[in-house]
Amino acid sequence: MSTVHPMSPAEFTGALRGLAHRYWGSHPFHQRMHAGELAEHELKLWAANRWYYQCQLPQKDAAVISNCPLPEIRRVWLDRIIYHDGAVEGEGGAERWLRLCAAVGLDRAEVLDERHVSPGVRFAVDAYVTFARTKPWVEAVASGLTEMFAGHLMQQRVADVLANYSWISRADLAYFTNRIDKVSGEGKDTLDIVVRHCVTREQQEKAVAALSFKCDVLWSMLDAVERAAAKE
Ligand SMILES: O=C(O)c1cc(C(=O)O)c2c(n1)C(=O)C(=O)c1cc(C(=O)O)[nH]c1-2
Repeated sequence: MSTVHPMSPAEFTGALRGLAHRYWGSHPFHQRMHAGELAEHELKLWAANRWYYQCQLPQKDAAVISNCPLPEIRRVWLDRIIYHDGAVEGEGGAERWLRLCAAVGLDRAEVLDERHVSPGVRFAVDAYVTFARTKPWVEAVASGLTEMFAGHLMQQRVADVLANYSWISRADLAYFTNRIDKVSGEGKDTLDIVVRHCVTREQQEKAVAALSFKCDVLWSMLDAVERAAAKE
């Protein structure tokens, strides 16, 4: 048993937010994307690789639900699965991601068969899903708190992509425009859940470590995409 006092909610929130500098917003690949410096083949590789993240998210969220004994958490978390998978075929976040893939010049088949997915991206995304399957549910929820940092980045991404890549339209970016609203509400709700359910110092530190792990997952994905793009 730790004898260290728990952090106050404000201190704990501060410790989580303090990881912002490790977020993938400052990764060189994202910076080049925002500056309009990516070549067509680099945008394609990025979209095809990130598909693997997008399509694994519902299984990650299902793992959170399967590990969670609390109906009030399961009920809200279920929303995320439906958000990505859609209530019916042809709707949802995954479909909107495929639209962006088409806009950057990828056939649907070459996205779905994952031929462009780099080993490093697969390894990182699989580690995230395994984390959610094997850790206590609140740690898996905390790992999703990168979304606290995502709203501003996605807004900037929409503006910068529209300004710099003439073949991509606002409608092609529906994935992000739709997600921006969702993420601001979800980010706050998720933070509330984590603060409410991590009450000992040990639980709080595990939550900070989970968010740190997730920053590494995202960063490693872009490292792998950057490396693959440099080889082409
Ligand atoms: O475009 C982005 O920068 C970005 C970042 C993140 C994130 O920080 O994990 C997510 C998303 N987008 C996103 O669209 C999304 O659905 C999502 C789900 C999760 C998660 O961990 O459950 N992160 C993210």
